[in-house]
Amino acid sequence: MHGTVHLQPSLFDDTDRGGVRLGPLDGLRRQPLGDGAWLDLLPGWLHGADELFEQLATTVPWRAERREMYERTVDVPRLLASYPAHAEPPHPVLGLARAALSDHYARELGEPFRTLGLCYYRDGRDSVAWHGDRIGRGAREDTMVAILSVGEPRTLALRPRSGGTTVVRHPLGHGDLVVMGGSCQRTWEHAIPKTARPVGPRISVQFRPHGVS
Ligand SMILES: O=C(O)CCC(=O)C(=O)O
Ligand SMILES: [Fe+2]
Repeated sequence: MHGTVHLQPSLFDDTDRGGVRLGPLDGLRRQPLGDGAWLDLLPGWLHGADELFEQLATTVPWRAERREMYERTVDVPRLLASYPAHAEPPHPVLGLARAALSDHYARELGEPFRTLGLCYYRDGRDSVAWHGDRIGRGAREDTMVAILSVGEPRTLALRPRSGGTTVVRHPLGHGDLVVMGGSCQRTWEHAIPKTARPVGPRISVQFRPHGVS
């Protein structure tokens, strides 16, 4: 009898979220990149990633942006959405993910993850060019940016800002988690390169502390 009572909440939780749920974070593995930068990787952290992809694709108010570049206005090659710290995330599991990441990295990061940024790569022509998340504190301080990926895998590429030919590549999709940490935003650059391969759509969710963008 007791057992049945105790099981109820988690059963309800699973039905409520339609089987979209997070696994434990203890499988995270760290890859040192050099220059004080590192990556933490956990393939398949989120279960039910296809369902979350569908829900985000259809319910998030996606923005198509245009930017000035070399005296021309060009389309930003991906769709965007952002949720400041006080905004309700677009799916409850993303609030749980932010809480779990904040808890896991509390000592090392010293502050919680707060904002959510979402990118929607519709096909292989969508991309993000080489950059660091250096508009805010990431340009001066060690910090972390955690990224949860759903939909079809796309390659996250990283290279040192100091130059050379090193490129680190990780295909990310279907519920994979990557955390860029240490000096990664100021000593390394990252990109989602365009690809001529036929690829399905991918959505990434970035979790950042206050003042990092
Ligand atoms: O989609 C990704 O995984 C990376 C996105 C990114 O680097 C950014 O939005 O700053
Ligand atoms: Fe970035």
